[in-house]
Amino acid sequence: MTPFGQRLADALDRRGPLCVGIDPHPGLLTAWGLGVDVDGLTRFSELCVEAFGTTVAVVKPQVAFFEAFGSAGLAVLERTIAALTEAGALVLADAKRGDIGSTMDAYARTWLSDGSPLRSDAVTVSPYLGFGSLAPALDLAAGTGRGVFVLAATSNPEGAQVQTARVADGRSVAQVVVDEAAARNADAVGLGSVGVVVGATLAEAPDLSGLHGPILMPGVGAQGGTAEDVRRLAGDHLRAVVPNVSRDVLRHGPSVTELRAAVARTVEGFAFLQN
Ligand SMILES: O=c1ccn([C@@H]2O[C@H](COP(=O)(O)O)[C@@H](O)[C@H]2O)c(=O)[nH]1
Repeated sequence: MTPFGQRLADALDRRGPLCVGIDPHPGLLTAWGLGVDVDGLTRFSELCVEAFGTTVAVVKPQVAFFEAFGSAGLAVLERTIAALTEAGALVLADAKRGDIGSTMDAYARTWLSDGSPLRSDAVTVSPYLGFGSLAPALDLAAGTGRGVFVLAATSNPEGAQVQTARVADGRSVAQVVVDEAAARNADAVGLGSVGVVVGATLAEAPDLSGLHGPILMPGVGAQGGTAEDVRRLAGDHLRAVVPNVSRDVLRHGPSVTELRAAVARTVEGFAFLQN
């Protein structure tokens, strides 16, 4: 398969620079006139597929909201991933997995192997058991043409306690994560397949100049981040940035027309990323 980084660059060019989240919060299910149950989850997901599948470059199901419904919720997630893929969107499973290497291997197979029912184009991972513990996911992604987004500097205020701490050579923990991801992209042609997560809510981003990979920026809209924040944090790396918006688009549902209009307005607001 063509490497994820190249497929992502192509999708952003064709569909615009946006990742839309599928985050079926109980409050959103209710606001959409749906039950907070598996039927509601199913309908919510179907409407999202219809609204985003053929229009948005990257769709990011938040795995937690599906897991909350147990095995039936995971079955909905499987169908949602397959339908988004069929519609032509890249699927980023926001699972934030991270564990010792031998367990990481199982997480990697779940999200990144060709035969898995939950296979996605990319998955989010947490490096806080040590970046090296992510090797099974990074290796499998490289082998199957898939991608990995590593949490570096997250959008929540609590993240700074860990991520701005300094290591012995003076770099922040977030910077170490970015630099380790960069090393994984060293041989990439064009955009690499190992991305990082940098919150749009931050005052300052780590140095992204050596990354050569995608930068997912969640935190736009409901968490207070703006398009101007994305521009400021992206610096010279506009073409590598993929802003994520979830609730600020989803609040326009359940109308597919309204959801698509919200996407179009949001993409318009990020037009500067394509220049
Ligand atoms: O640093 C991070 C990493 C991931 N997220 C996820 O992105 C979406 C944001 O949702 P909004 O409704 O647009 O706030 C959500 O799934 C988070 O788990 C993040 O916000 N920050």
